[in-house]
Amino acid sequence: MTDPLLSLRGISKSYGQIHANQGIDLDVAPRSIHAILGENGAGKSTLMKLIYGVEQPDDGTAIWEGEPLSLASPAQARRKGIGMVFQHFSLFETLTVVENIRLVVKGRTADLTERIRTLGRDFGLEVDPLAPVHALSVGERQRVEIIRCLMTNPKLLILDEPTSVLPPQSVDKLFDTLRRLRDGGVSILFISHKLEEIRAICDHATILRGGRVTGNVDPRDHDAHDLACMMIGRDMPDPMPALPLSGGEKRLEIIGLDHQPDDPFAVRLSNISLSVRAGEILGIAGISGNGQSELASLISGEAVLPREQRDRIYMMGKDVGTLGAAARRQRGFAFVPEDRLGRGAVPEMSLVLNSLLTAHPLGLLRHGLVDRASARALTNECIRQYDVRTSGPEAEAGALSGGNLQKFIVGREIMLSPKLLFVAQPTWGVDIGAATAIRRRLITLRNEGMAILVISEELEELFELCDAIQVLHHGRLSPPLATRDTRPEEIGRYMMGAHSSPEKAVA
Ligand SMILES: Nc1ncnc2c1ncn2[C@@H]1O[C@H](COP(=O)(O)OP(=O)(O)OP(=O)(O)O)[C@@H](O)[C@H]1O
Repeated sequence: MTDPLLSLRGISKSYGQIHANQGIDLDVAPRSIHAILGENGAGKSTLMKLIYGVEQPDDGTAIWEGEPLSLASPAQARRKGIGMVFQHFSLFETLTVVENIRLVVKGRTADLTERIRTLGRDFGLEVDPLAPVHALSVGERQRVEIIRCLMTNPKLLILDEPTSVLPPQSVDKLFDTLRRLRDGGVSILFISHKLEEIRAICDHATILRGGRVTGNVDPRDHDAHDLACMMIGRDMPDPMPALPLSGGEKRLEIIGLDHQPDDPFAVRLSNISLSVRAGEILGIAGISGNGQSELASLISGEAVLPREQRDRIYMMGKDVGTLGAAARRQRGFAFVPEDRLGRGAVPEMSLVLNSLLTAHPLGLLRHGLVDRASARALTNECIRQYDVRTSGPEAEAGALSGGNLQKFIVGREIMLSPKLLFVAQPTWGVDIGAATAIRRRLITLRNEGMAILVISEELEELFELCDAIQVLHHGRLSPPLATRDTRPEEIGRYMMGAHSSPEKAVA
């Protein structure tokens, strides 16, 4: 066998009582695409941070190209030829794309701008180099992270869930890119919860469970179900059947909404109409950056309509377009935003305090003071019901693994028992076992009469969950398509900008 590019032996890392990595051995071969598989909290991101020098191991050794490797910082890792794209973004929001890239890649702004455009075109990672990062959607930000990393010409590229917010077409392009990089001599460490993707692109897979290596396999020799069982150490739950539509009352209605946000880089919304009834799940499909975040802020109440725009957004039969988020929540609305750190949760605060942020109306305040015992009980219940792996309710939200924080936020909002629940990217970064559990839960709630609106870039997820799907493209919404009569390719056509053939539209 050829010598490995990177060899780890006996790597361990603990955070207080939590043993995130324990005695990890890992060999990454040259020219290989190597998957790291594991449930939420298994220790994947921690291991990658150790390799990239963000964190230092408590124990163990690393060999890089035959020489001992000790990394004190990401800058040192980059000098050795190790690049990483993070699950959580590391971009400065107030700078433009090219300004962010200049912080890491040397060169004149004009040359870098041109290289960003060329790389974007070649690899399906298009993004405007001059746009400020705060105006970009989550998907676009991820593209910037990947481009920035490719521009440092790494020998080992670490990708922590790179495809979680990419549309199917871009995933194919990204995979072509990764194969080309591999054939050109780059090794890639690839973390993903999408087992079919791992089977499609990876030549090795290392499985982690509870911070230890539990297996090394060739993923092409196993089907996705096998891999999932190895990861979670037990069999998978079955999906939940949806009952036929109940045709309840309209809990959300948007009528001919036109909106031009103040931000010049934001997407203008044109003539948006949709409705969600009690006992129904409506899905909004589309590639991020087509108006999803603009529509989400208008529905959540983070952005409100000017006073003269009446009769555009109704919740539970009331015109709410000019009301803020809190007033909408009081009417029985709950919301899970797509970025969990920042808007979904405050990373420096404990889970108990994060519960209070939205759940305080559930009897958690007494005489204007926080009832800590009830807040703790509620948080514990959320941790239990949603299988949030954490040291306990006092853990800081920022210390949870990405998928576990997502489970916590989704759980917290569902526990409010809203009449209308709006979830953006419900299972983003959540492992396959927990994703199935969240989807089953949403379908149960729908069967019990909740109205649910889901924005997701994962078509498979929308097909599993929704009664009807509408596609957002360039700020316009397609007619609703009944999921049972629609094929994914038809949705795909709308995602690419095809126009309506309303015969399949739901009445
Ligand atoms: N800075 C930190 N402080 C305390 N605990 C941490 C910290 N970072 C990670 N952990 C804990 O270490 C364990 C492993 O987390 P890690 O992020 O490596 O998991 P993961 O496999 O990448 O999960 P996911 O798929 O959800 O991203 C988790 O229990 C997590 O809560």
